[in-house]
Amino acid sequence: MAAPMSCCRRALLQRFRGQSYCIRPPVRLSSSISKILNGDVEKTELSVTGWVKSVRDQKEVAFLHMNDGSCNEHLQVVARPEMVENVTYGSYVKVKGQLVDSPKDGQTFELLAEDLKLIGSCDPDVYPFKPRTHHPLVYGREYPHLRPRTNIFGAAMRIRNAATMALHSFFQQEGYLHVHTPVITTNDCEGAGEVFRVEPHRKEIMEDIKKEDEKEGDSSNPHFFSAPAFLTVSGQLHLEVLTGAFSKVYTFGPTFRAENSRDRLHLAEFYMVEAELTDTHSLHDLTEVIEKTVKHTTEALLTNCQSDMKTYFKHVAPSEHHTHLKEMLSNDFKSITYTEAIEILIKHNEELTFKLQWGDDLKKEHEKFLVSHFGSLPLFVTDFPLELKPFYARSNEDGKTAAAVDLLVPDVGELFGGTIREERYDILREKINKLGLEADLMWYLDLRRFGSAPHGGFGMGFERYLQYVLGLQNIRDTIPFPRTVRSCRL
Ligand SMILES: NC(=O)C[C@H](N)C(=O)O
Repeated sequence: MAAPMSCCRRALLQRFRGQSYCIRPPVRLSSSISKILNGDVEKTELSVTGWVKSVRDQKEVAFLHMNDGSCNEHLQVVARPEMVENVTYGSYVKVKGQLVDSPKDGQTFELLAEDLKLIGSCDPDVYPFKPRTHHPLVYGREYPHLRPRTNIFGAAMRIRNAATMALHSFFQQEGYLHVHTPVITTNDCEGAGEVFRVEPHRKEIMEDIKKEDEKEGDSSNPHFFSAPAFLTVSGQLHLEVLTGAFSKVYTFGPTFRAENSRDRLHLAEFYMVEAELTDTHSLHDLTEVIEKTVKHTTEALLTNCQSDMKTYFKHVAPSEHHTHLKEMLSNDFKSITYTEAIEILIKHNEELTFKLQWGDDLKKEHEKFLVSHFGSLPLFVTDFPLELKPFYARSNEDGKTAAAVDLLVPDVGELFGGTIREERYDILREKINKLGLEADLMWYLDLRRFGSAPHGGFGMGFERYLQYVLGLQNIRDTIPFPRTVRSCRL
């Protein structure tokens, strides 16, 4: 082993090299609890930091459970009673000690504390969460700044992370190029007018811009971007541009909808996975990818997040949820046309609050009815009336329906929406003309003028997917900071 270098020698060396650099302190990072409990850390002296989940102070010995967010399980620390004197539920501690095999059933290792530092104290009388208590999820939502420390929300966030990785790995494996579509856009892709407007907040910024414009002769434009701009409602149109060069693309980013929906299924800001692919011949090309996406991601969660998923099966989801997911994985998704769906719904009119006829949009109630009618497994509904779908959807040969598909799942309803895009220039142009959008969508028509490739795509609301796999009633429990009508906390 080389002898340690003295300070003078180090300084000399620095001067000699004619440069000054900082000497890094030795690595002081603590071991993560998930690595420790997995057996990935040597059984030696180590230091661990985390939040206290319980303290049990007995006469001779104290037991403390700590968690650092890396996994669902807590690390048991065995300490001398005087070490935990002011340590309470919720406080943040650093423990140095010896990692040993645990004699207790159900836990692999424990830490024999040699030193325990209370770093961040926590007054249990005013801390809104209590140890060993299943707080209702709605209660947790009242404390968005502290909710991440609860076991149940911690599990949701790790599952959300794993689902993100699984989706990326699926599309990468299938040869899709990941692209970032813009958050700010001048399009309202869905044409529903549910957009949030983007303009600078400070008036002075626009005044300065206009002064600059004046030098060039025209200062009449009132918009920062020269045109009204919005937060994106879908990355689809940009993906269509990119699929015209890369064949298979996907994006996974924030999406915004200014809808007045206060129910358990809508967020004003949500994440959407959207994919676009060329060489599509029918809706089957889309449904195949959609089904694989759901199955690949769910399988990954059941394999890689067993303990966190179990928490949801045990405390949150309906009783048969785990069995349902396994059944979903081993069955092909069924598919019916919109027309067949309407026929079924009309037959069961008496059981429905909202009666409907051909041409009407399906409401949540209808989606739920159809899913349970087909065995409570995911169900594709295809070929919706043209009028119900935006301009970009391809018209079917019958002249009445569009090549569009929704995937409905139990309890949540619509999880995916997709269409084969209208690639025929003349038909598309006529639709765009009717909407008076020709000037705005010249570029979109160009995609059909120059090397038009038949293509299609779909989008999946990520939080709805999490709601579905976790068996969660309310979408607000799938995202750290939910934004909904009348609520944008933190
Ligand atoms: N990319 C997609 O097909 C999703 C579709 N634009 C939607 O927002 O429903």
